[in-house]
Amino acid sequence: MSSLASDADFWQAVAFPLPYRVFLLIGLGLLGWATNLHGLDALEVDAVTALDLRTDDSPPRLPVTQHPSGHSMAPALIRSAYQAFLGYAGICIVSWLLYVWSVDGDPSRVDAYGHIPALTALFLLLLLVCPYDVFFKAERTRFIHAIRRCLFSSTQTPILFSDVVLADIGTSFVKVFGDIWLSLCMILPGNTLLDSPAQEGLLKWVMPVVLSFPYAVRLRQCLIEYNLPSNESKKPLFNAIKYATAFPVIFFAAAQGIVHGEHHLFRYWLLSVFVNSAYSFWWDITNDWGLEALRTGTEVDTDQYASKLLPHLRTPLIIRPPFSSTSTSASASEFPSASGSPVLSPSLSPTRLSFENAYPLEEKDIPRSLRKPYPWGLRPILLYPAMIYPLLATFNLVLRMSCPAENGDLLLFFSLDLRRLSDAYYWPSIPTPPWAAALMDGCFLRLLDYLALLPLPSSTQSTPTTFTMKVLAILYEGGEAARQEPRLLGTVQNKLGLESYLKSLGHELVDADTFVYLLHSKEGADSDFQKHIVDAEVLITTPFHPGYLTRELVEKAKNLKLCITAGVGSDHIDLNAAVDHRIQVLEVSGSNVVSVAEHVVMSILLLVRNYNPAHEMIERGDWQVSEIARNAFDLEGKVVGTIGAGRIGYRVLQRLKPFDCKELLYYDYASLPPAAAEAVNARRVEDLKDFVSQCDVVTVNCPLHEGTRGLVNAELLKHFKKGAWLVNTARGAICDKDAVAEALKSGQLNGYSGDVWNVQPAPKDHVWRTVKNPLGGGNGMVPHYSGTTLDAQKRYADGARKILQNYIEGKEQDAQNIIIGLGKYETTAYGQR
Ligand SMILES: NC(=O)c1ccc[n+]([C@@H]2O[C@H](COP(=O)([O-])OP(=O)(O)OC[C@H]3O[C@@H](n4cnc5c(N)ncnc54)[C@H](O)[C@@H]3O)[C@@H](O)[C@H]2O)c1
Repeated sequence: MSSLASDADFWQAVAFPLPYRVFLLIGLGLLGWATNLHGLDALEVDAVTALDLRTDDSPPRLPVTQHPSGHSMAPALIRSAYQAFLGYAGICIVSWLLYVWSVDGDPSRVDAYGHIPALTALFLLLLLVCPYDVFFKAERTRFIHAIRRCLFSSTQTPILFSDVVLADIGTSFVKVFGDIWLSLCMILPGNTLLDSPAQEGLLKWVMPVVLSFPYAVRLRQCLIEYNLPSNESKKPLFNAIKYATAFPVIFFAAAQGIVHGEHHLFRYWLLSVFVNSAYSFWWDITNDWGLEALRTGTEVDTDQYASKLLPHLRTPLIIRPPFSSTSTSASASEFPSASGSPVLSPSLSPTRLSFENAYPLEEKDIPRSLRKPYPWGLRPILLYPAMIYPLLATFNLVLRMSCPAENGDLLLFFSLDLRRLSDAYYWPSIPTPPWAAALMDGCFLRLLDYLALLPLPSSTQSTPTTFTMKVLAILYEGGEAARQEPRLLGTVQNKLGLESYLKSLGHELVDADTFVYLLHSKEGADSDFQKHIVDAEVLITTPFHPGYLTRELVEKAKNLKLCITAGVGSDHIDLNAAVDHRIQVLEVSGSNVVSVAEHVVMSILLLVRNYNPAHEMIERGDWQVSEIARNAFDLEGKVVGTIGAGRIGYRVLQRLKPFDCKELLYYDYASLPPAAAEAVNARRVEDLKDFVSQCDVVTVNCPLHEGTRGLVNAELLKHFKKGAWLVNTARGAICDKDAVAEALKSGQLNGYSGDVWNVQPAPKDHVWRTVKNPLGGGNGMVPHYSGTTLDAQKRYADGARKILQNYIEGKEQDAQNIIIGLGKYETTAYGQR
């Protein structure tokens, strides 16, 4: 029955059959993961960020890197990794003890109790995919996400660093995949746990396919990297060839099982092993280890070294020298590394310099993960004596030549795995002897090498290689309309068109569990907005479905650096709180001003001409012209005035000019340039009461701030001409809700129209929805949409993306978009200060 070679093998198969050996290797992998995270943290390497290990929705056990408290998240993550290992080990050990106790050393009972490891495997698998919040849900979810990304990522999307590492770990565990397949076969009825089942017919090819799978995943990643339009390097192609050379080794080995006796296939296999091993060895030494940069001690030419190893690490934010507001150049001595040894900063790009000049930076303005001169705490130089490296190279050569891709010998597999574990996990946490440390240093360079391999979304100098910030976007649910009309960009469905941009950075806009959130639940303590604002770095909102960022929330948002208003009007942000907390606020100035100006002119006309009651009459089936005409007028000959003569106010005046109004007036603390005022023939009135008392029509076009909140109140309305019309498309809270309703009801106002409300969405019973003048007309209210026509949406979505992009790339922002710079107002539109 058994072809087992020795008694030792036989008793191993009885007491420790293959499924348990697989459990053991997976457990070692988990432990290696935990210890390596631990070691990286001890060395101040920010693995949490580098490997994208954040689980933003997770409980405090595993929060994001940039915790609001400013503390590193690594300890929590490391604890979770150890705990997950202990939990896993506990399950496996209990299962194994039960198995050993049941079998009691009797080979004839082995298969009778084969269901114990089988059920254990099933239980572990169900635990991995369990949707309930038990057993490290956040970590499990992220792991599954990462696997999904590894297997199904788009060919247009740059590969994440973490996915490269995960897939590479897959190639280290290739034998484990094979053993999983064998274990599956062994526990099937008719087979035995004591021996590998015979693989007949097509089944013979399953094993090589399984073994090839991890190589195929890495090969695909390399080809994606190579084919990205932004890639200019041949390196991903050469790396792809390395993985491709593994397939002949695996398949020739499998083919030998089919033929009998001496066969020339053996020679092909040997050749493929040599090619695979030699090529992998060459690759390790020249690329993964970066040994061409090897120098000793003081002879290290850091300039040359940096240009070789850090060519792609040029995210301006990442390589920003620490906390310098004035730096124009950098030398090796200026920026001490985490370890205190000198490192140099790559030369600074002009865009970055101008950004820093525009926004002098202080330490707290820079995300913690980016405050070090090199990303994630990594060092750019070899730290061990040069003589270590030839030894390492020899060691690598021996292992490479003795462990071709398909090698099935368990002992060699273990040594291979040790090498691969050290290779893939970079550092152990325990103090290591010098040779081991040197080995790790080689691996450490490999990490740098990985970083250099990361594809850039575009070929520009300042394109980032990492994007670790959390962006919170509050958009509204667009329903069926948004699904049918992709130009409805301000909706959750169409995501402000940000998706393709963020994908080009390797990130997805999703509702949960990654860097970027899209939300529509925005009110109340339980809202997603309140939950996620605590660690967001960027907040994107629109005025149409505003996320109200109060001072209280600003104080909770410890990581917030930038608020982007996709549109015009940032009053939903507590701007003074933003100043106090050095949060920048930018909007897409001018993006929808024409849209609003057109709406204002339309609203003036429909009120003055008594349009809405006329249309309602027609819908009702009535026809009584006198009912309408008694309150219908011409705009010609009327006095029209705007409160606020900025971009919108001025465009309203321009559009009104051909109507031959009696006079166009404006009230604004900033006077129009004489030529501009003359062009529209507008006269400035400096006193507000005086101004409204002269107007037949008043239109409000100023921002909402402490100087304009409730500006049009009962007192001011008394000074309006009796029967004047009021149009407000600026902000609902500029007009006192009840005072306006009363004025309309009483006839002091003949009409009120606009699209903005003091709370949005407006409650169903909001008085402005239904209030009428004494003649049953005069209401032109609509939902907030004047500035969100499809044309406007395109402009403000493009503008919002540009602001985000500038921020990520460290480029200068368009000055006209900046409402709040670092710690101060950059515009006078939000009140005189
Ligand atoms: N309904 C919509 O869809 C929509 C769309 C865009 C903008 N808006 C609103 O319109 C406002 C104006 O937009 P804009 O692009 O013309 O802005 P803008 O900055 O170009 O102009 C605002 C003008 O208001 C003036 N102003 C400020 N406070 C004032 C006060 N107390 N009294 C008189 N004038 C004052 C400023 O001096 C400035 O000239 C925005 O802040 C926003 O609230 C609404």
